Amino acid sequence: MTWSEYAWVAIEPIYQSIIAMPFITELQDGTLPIEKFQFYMAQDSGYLEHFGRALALIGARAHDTDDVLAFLRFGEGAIVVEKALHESYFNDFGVAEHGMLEPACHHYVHYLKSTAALAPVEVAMAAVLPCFWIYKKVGDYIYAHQHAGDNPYQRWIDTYAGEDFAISVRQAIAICDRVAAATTDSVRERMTEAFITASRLEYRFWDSAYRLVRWQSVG
Ligand SMILES: Cc1ncc(CO)c(N)n1
Ligand SMILES: Cc1ncsc1CCO
Repeated sequence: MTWSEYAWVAIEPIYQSIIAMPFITELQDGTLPIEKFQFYMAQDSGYLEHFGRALALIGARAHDTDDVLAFLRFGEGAIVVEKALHESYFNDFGVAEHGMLEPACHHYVHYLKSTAALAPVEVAMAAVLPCFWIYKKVGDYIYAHQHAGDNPYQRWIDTYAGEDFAISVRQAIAICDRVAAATTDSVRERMTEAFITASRLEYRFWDSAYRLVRWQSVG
């Protein structure tokens, strides 16, 4: 069994919970209330910017120059998607600016950035893998199960169910498997832990958007 096969088994229950979430089922049938999508979109714009920076940092720390290139490209891809959000979705869905990072997004991006900066680079690669792989699986799942007809969220679905994204996802999985095979048992275990943690944070990101969870005002 490759590391990625093993790691996916570990998060399968989290993935099953994700595809059963109201955010996902309502996105799929087009009934997700617009305010929840706007909240998600604004947070995801902030997420993608930090995620892009984390990917570039992992690229800078990768041992193999092919992996440096791959992660720099992933980082570029994330920032390009962020800009596309700004130029189209923000207009289409009436989002003004991304505003501040709310708790779930804040927690997730800072987990990714600190892991990218300070953990062994293999662990950092594993921490960002759910961002690729879960989105691909969710995009494909929605694409396969959606009903015919107009869905206001179709373009979102197409982004993650598309072949361009699939190529990046396969590449990220292959890199993780190669570095996992070359490292120690203890680093490999930390890779799996990071993969599970990030998967939980993916769940939280959608759940918090559905519930519109913001910082509580204090004082
Ligand atoms: C929270 C989150 N995770 C992963 C992706 C896919 O890049 C995204 N756009 N947003
Ligand atoms: C994972 C990911 N999400 C949006 S862009 C990107 C990197 C692939 O280009």
